[in-house]
Amino acid sequence: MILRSQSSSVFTVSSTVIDNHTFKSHRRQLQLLDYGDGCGHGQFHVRVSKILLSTTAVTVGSSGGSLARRKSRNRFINVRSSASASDLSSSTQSQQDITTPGSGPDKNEEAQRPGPDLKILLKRLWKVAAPYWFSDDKVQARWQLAAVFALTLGTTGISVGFNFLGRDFYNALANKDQEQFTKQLLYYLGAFAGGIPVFVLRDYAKDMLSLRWRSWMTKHYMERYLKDQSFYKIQSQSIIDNPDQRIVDDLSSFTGTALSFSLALFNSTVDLISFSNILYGIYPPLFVILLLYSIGGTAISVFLGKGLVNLNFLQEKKEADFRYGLVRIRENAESIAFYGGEENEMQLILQRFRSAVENLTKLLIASRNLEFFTNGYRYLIQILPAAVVAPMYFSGKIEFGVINQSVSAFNHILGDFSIIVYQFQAISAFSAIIDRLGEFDDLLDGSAPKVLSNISEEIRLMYSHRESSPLLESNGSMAPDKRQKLLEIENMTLGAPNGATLVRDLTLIVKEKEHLLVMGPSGCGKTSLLRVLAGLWNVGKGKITFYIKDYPEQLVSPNEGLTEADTGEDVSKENNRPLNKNYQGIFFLPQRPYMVLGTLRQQLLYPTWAEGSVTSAGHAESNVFPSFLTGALNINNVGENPDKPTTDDLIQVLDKVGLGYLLTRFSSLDITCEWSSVLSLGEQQRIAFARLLLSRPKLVLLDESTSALDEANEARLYKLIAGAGITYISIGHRRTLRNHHNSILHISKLSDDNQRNWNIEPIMRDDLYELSKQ
Ligand SMILES: Nc1ncnc2c1ncn2[C@@H]1O[C@H](COP(=O)(O)OP(=O)(O)OP(=O)(O)O)[C@@H](O)[C@H]1O
Repeated sequence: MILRSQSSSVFTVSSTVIDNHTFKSHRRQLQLLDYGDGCGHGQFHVRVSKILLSTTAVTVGSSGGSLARRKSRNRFINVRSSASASDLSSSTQSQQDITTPGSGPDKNEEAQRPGPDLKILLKRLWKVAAPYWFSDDKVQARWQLAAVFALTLGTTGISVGFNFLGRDFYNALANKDQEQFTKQLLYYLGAFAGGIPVFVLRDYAKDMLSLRWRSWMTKHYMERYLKDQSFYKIQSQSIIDNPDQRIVDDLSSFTGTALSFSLALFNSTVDLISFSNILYGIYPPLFVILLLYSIGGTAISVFLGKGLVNLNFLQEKKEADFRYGLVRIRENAESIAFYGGEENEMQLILQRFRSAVENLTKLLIASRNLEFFTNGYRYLIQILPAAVVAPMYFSGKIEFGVINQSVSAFNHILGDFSIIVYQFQAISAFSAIIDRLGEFDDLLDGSAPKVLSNISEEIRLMYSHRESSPLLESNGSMAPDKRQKLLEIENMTLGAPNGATLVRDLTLIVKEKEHLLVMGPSGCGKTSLLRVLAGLWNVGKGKITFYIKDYPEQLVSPNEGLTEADTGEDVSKENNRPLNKNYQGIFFLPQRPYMVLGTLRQQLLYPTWAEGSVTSAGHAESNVFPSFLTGALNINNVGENPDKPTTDDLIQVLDKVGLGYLLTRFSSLDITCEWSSVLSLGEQQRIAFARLLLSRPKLVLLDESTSALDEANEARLYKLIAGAGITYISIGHRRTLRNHHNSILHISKLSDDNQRNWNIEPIMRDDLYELSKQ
């Protein structure tokens, strides 16, 4: 809030300042105090940080200087908070070693970005802000908002009261009326005691509402970000920069600033009505001059500051890029240390930091230019009310206290009319946030111009019930050719996102226990084949059908199209992966082992079951979280599977994959470590097989999942999954893999002759069928 003193004696409290929030949103609750004598002697700003800077008043200076420093501090805080937020970023970025979105060459970025359009900005503001107020939490939200507005109204009433108190106080002083003076002094003290709690409660209620709003929005954005692999598409196609920063920082700033700004507007309106009466009553022409002055000032400041929105947008991006660079050093510490790449890293990170500093420099220059005007605007007129009203005092028409009252009312009205001039920098920063969130929102809704998939023809991915039980031979064994179909690929031509064809016209069927090995030179498209099977890519044409019967019926929504046999629906159009794939009996093990942030138990349960999620009793009991934050995100129904493995199951599976010693080493399943650092790559690959054995899918697709293991361990793991009745399709280069598979799909580099570039060859080994039967 701003505590504004007009004259050394009259103490009034005015509207919440918008950029105050920017400080708070970074968890450094700074308070902006704005003292001024209101008589043309200049105003002074004193900033006090309640938390970070609790022991010292940081900046005391004239308004012009302090405004510039405020901006600079604001930016500085952004940079510092970037580093502190790295934990959050790291969880979203995981360990993927892929290009940073938006981290490409950013020369002339300013020129490339179209300037903000007010209509689009307002549309985006509504689109981003409105959903919460119509959500399940709307009743609570609207009540809290009403309370905040009521308290704000109270603060304006108190301000008006102070204005009259000030008048009487000065009249008593001028009249040398000691009795009246003492009385007014006591009134003053009483008014302080009664008024201050209202201001404190208003700020508290506002901050609590802002937190609630932010919590809801964070969940809302997270759900859409993690749904339908949007996070993957955004990252792999570099569609927008730094989604993590938008969720963490921008949402926090948005909710706080939107509330502060609405309150400031409301407060200004009420303030304007209250003080206009006072000033108009004293001298009407003064009011008219003030009105014209404010309109002119607003128009000039909009003209001078129009470049600031763009610069603020870029500043957000550049600081997030810088932070992401540091997160990547932490995530890839060992690789960098092995390479001895410190010097290169230093250069790369410094380049990002320089880019942020360069932009900030431009931002500061633009702010400085604007502030030349803003400060001139602010001070030029300070002397006017006293100068205009003084002759009336000299002629005895008004009392001395009225001069003071008119100065106070004048400053209030000036502040109210000049909200755009005074807050232009904060408004431009807010506009940049609206722009960034709106862009993100459009993308998650699929209404962005850069849609996540813009290919006219795509590979159709379908899920179907399995056919009825296969026929048994007379001896009770299954005839190989009568086995259940699990996967069918029909005339599929697979392309990379850049349009290059990788595999042409592939047709194959994988039946139960017919383990398929996919081989081919590096870069021919083996992993891409898995990507398309997982629904991550759909570039190309053709059809893929998974025949899976054993998913829990209750988890299948009629619209989610899993029952193609019944409905003939193609799920790929609406939802590539309607449910967690594990429930469909399909499991993918990626090339890079992935360790989640958490305990050993969580590693093993991932991704089929959740452990220690927000649904856990500890959190649910607490009243601190709004009810919408308790409860799983309900994206993949993780954690709802009733067959959750017990501790004994987990210990057994660790033993099976040869990791029993981890329990001795870490003493418990519930120990938390940076698992990707403390486990070897081979151990991480064995953890992945443990997950597989616990989930027991029908079909698993393995991408070089034993590449870091010795042959004995590789054989042991394949034997285990075959023994568990899991059919597998593996990608790999090693010859020993042939021992564990029935046939090989060879993919070769594509030639120009339009011929298919694959062939399937059976693996002739007498003991192979015996192995899969075990
Ligand atoms: N996101 C992407 N955008 C464009 N092209 C890509 C993308 N990802 C991979 N590619 C390209 O697609 C081709 C096939 O990649 P893929 O990962 O399938 O190869 P691979 O056969 O699995 O190779 P390896 O054996 O080396 O793992 C490569 O030329 C690769 O550069």
